[in-house]
Amino acid sequence: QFNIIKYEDLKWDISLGQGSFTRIFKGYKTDIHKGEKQVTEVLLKELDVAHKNSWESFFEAASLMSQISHKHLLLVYGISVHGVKNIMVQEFVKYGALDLYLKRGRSVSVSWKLDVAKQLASALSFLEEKNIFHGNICAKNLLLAREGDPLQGSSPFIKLSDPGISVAMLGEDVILDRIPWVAPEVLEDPDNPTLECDKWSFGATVWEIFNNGNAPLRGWDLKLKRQFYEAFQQLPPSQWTELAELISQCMSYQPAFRPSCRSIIRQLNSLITSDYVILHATEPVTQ
Ligand SMILES: N#Cc1ccc(Nc2nc(N)cc(-n3cnc(CCO)c3)n2)cc1
Repeated sequence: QFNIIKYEDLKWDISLGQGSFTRIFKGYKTDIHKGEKQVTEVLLKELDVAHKNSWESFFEAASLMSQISHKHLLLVYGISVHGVKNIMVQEFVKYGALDLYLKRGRSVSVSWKLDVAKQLASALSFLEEKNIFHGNICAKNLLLAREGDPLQGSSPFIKLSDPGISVAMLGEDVILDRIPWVAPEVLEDPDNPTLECDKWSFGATVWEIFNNGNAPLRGWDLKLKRQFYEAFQQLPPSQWTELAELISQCMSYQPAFRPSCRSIIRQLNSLITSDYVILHATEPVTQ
């Protein structure tokens, strides 16, 4: 279900940090195209050797992304296995993870943030149509392909990354640490996630985008995080009531109460046209 890339055709460049249980590098892959050598810039995602027995789940995530194609879904070129090394070869997305981009203090406008939220909602709607569960929607897994420039009025462009190893494979502590992105019902039954779980994560991700990439419940330990769900708590609401309303609808503890993707997109569209956007063209960056 995806192509195997020869290890010899890959070249590693600088390390770019790590995801969960993976290390990422900038790299290059060489193809022979019509007798011509063609070098493509790629992102090499290596599964930690300690988790090599999760390789099926790691590649399962890759194959999910390569079976369907959508403008806001990351392109996965294929996989490569070399000894104990399991490598996913992805398109290199120019500006990297959105959470880091926002934390770097780029002051972006409210309409920039809404545009990104809408693109994520359309990716989610596409996955819903295909009845595909993602399972790891968060700002860290949104990759920025185009910055967008307010002066030229060009808008940002994001791509949703692969979900990585499924939480069910990773055990309770990892699930707890993913509070508040992981839906509460996943804690009860991690083996049967539903599409509604992705809507909860969408709510938490929109909260991140409007909080300049700062993680919600940052620094909370696993005990406190578990209590957050046990007490049916909600994230601190935005002072923009309509936005806070959308986020809390998505983060309903009752999965059935979460809005459909169509409703999410409709609500985002009405937020985009509201006068709040004009009044708050560029929020002062509050770190
Ligand atoms: N400075 C810088 C810089 C860093 C990275 C990229 N590009 C890129 N392309 C991808 N396909 C995936 C990622 N990526 C980033 N963090 C994760 C882990 C969480 O998913 C994945 N980054 C571009 C610029």
